[in-house]
Amino acid sequence: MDRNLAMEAVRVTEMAAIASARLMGRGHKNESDQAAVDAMRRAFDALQIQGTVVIGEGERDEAPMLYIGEKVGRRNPEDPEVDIALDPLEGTNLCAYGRPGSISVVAMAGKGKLLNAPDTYMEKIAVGPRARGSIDLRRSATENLHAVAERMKVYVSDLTVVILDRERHADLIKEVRTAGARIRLIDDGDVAGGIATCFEDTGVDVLMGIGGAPEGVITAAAIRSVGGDMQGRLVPRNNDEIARARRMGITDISKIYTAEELAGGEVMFAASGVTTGDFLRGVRFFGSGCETHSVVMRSKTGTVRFIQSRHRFDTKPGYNL
Ligand SMILES: O=P(O)(O)OC[C@H]1O[C@](O)(COP(=O)(O)O)[C@@H](O)[C@@H]1O
Repeated sequence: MDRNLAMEAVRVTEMAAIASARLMGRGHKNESDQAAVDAMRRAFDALQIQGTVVIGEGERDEAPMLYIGEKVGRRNPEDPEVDIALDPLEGTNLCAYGRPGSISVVAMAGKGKLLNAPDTYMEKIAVGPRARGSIDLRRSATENLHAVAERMKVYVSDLTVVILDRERHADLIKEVRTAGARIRLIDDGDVAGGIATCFEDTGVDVLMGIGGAPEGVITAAAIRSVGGDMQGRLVPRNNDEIARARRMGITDISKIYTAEELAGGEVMFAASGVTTGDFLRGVRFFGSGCETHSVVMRSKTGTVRFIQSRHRFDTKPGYNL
């Protein structure tokens, strides 16, 4: 995958972040999400790729734009063919209520390298590069925390675990507390929670718990780009979801996926902050323009670039959404 592509892809997340951040705090999650989708879809037209959305806004009949299977990009014959996992606004409620941690994300990989994850839940465990190789979803949370602590050469009580604040996690939270680790409960946004494990200055070491499966693939793409580690296992809620997973080619529903199986080969990842979070600042508007903060990463080199961009509304009226 061309190295410049990563730098181009960030324009797509910047546009989506600006559009949704405009509507921050209005209390309408669908409105912010739609703004992000529209802006991202438009921005894709300028990207020199022949892209296919693999993880997107839903099935074709549910989502008019950025649906699974939609072809995006400039699509000239010389443009590379890539599969895309995207979420124009990850953490729609966070943006709608002005809470921290909503981001706009795009991941790209070679054809067939991203898992066609159905829209169901996934149990996840993710860690940064220092704990790589120490996690195993077949083990209990306690065993995993001890293995992670040992690999990182710290005490379990030094670890901070990010968990979505959900009723379904009551037992997990109890177990992590008993094991002695610290917990950061988040309202939404386990993609950002998972990525945070890869940046030491966030103070986050482990992501645990059940969140969206499509979000799991996006998280894996990010984590692979920086050399962290992740595992995921589908948790369908009912027979319909099992049937949907089978239709999407998944035969073993209880399989534990490695990060490589979720997002394989050479992977590229870009994200822009919508509201300020652990590793990205949110969009700031100043009348004549705005500033975005983004991260771009590629698995091939492991290079992580933080990009602070100033956008002018007078020269680029398209940004002034
Ligand atoms: O809210 P649920 O059903 O627990 O689902 C958890 C999923 O929802 C999110 O918190 C937010 O998803 P949206 O951006 O689609 O609202 C994800 O980060 C997470 O994977």
